[in-house]
Amino acid sequence: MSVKIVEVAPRDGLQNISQIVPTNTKVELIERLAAAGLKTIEATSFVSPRWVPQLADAKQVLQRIQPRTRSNVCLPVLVPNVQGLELAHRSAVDEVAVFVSATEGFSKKNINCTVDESLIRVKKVIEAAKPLGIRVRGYVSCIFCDPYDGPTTPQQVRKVTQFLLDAGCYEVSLGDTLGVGTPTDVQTLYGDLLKFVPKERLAGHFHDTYGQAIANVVKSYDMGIRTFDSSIAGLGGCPFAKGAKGNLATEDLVYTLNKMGVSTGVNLDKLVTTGTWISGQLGLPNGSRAGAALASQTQVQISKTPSSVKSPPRKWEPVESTAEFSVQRSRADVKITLTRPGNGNALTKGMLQGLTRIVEQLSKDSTVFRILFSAQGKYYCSGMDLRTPIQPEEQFELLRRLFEAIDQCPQTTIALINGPCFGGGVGLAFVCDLRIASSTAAFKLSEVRLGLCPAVISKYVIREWGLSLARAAMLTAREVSASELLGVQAVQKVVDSRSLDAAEAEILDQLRFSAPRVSALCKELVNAAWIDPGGERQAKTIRSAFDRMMANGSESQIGLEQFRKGVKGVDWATLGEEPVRSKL
Ligand SMILES: CC(C)(COP(=O)([O-])OP(=O)([O-])OC[C@H]1O[C@@H](n2cnc3c(N)ncnc32)[C@H](O)[C@@H]1OP(=O)([O-])[O-])[C@@H](O)C(=O)NCCC(=O)NCCSC(=O)C[C@@](C)(O)CC(=O)[O-]
Repeated sequence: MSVKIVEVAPRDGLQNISQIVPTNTKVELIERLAAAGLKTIEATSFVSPRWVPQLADAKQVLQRIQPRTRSNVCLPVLVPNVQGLELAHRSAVDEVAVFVSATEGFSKKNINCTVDESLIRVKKVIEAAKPLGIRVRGYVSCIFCDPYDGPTTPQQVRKVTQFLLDAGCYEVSLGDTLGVGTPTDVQTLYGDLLKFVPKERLAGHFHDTYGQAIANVVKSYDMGIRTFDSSIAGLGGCPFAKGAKGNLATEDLVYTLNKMGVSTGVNLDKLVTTGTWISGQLGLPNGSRAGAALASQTQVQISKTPSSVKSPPRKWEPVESTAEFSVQRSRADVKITLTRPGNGNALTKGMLQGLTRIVEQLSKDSTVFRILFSAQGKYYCSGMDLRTPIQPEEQFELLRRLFEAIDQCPQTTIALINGPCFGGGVGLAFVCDLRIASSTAAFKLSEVRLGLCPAVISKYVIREWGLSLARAAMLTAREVSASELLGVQAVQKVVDSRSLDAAEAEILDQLRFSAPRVSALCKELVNAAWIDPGGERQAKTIRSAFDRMMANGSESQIGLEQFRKGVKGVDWATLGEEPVRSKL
């Protein structure tokens, strides 16, 4: 007794969430799913990026999948038309999926044509695929109900299913797009279809909106169906039932089939780890009941006394390096270092552009929890490069964009201030969330002496220093010491210059126990309190932060559960990795 599972998360799952997932995360997801034993993984789709921007990197995803995975696993892609098929062929794809709706309303809204027109379009794809040796799988949506037309009849489903099979699809997957069907509906539909279509050529694609997906699988299995589509962590969803559960979760499917004694070839432990990992990457609740329950039994790396536990020495891996700055990464932390010490690390146009690009990229990377800004040499940063002037309008825009990018990024940002800062360099230190300063650090808003004023950076300097100190420092251009700012908590720690590396390791050790997503919420709360104290925006931000922190599957569930077990700290960067037992 065995069942074939078609994993659809990398395509169906990721196209239905609003965020754009980094290509490497998509590739890692596919590799992890393959390592868990899934043999068919719908990898992506060649649809217009205007329709589905989430999957615009289809070619790159396929390119980056390991050759071994490509030869061992079937990686179909979805194509809407012959153009998509050609792109898929150029990426050496050997199976594609085409889709039609059983119903008119959904067909018109979803693909802007009637059912009959969609069948003609799909037939062209199937015919074009044949000489290329590409197998074609068909999807039929709205098998039980259409969001516009209401209930679907078995005859409507039979018509399109038979058409797809006659045209050359080797299998048709029947999709309950709204997730409204029950085992009784399955009985009626399959009861009709199986009179005309061999059971081996049908697959079930159930959504879990009303919690019926597993029941429908079991019913279909009893009626002879042996192929089911599912999505890790239940990723994806029904766009017509906001907030409802989406695809049937692969973990739930495998859990049920295991208990029925039906083999799937899938390792449930690895699947659960992958589900936890991808939910964490996307910042979404884990949509698998079985996955969430099994994950909570897994020991995460916990320390009984977190603050006293040092992580092993950090290894910073190079990511990017220019003549003016470098970027390194160590696990969930990224460090950007200014490398222009000969010029006091003065900010050039290239630096402003480069740093903005990197921070904007990192902002979208949910695997990065902290961003550090450090510098080489005697000075931290001597502000705008005064030797190579930039046109005022361009300078304003470049400065504004960099500072906004740093200010708005969800990660915790830390300035490691090795020495004196001037003008824009002061801004670079104080736009960050936290500051560790060497005792040689000092801060001079020198602009007024040059006939300038600290316009762009004033927003951040005033916020962190307070009005009176900022006004005095701007008007006099006097040097403000690190210890003075320590006094107003605008600097968190001042250390001997030789101890800056140790202080960096210490703060990163401390922050690894701060949950990353709620850290981002903390930043939103502080920002709202600053922008609109007591106002509507602050009230809305508080409400929204509260809801997000309490949402099902949020970090609070893990944190509170561990607390109740008597554990005092979760190392959030290790969640989703292979479990590591604490030595304490
Ligand atoms: C930094 C010290 C104290 C070092 O003083 P020092 O240790 O005596 O060394 P130095 O003065 O010989 O400087 C070493 C090298 O760094 C260069 N250098 C150093 N800083 C810069 C700079 N910003 N732009 C271009 N070059 C700079 C300097 O020109 C020299 O180059 P070299 O002569 O060896 O080829 C001194 O050079 C100095 O006072 N520099 C000016 C610092 C300053 O006033 N910065 C404010 C810039 S305005 C700004 O940032 C505007 C902004 C962003 O706030 C506007 C806004 O917010 O809207």
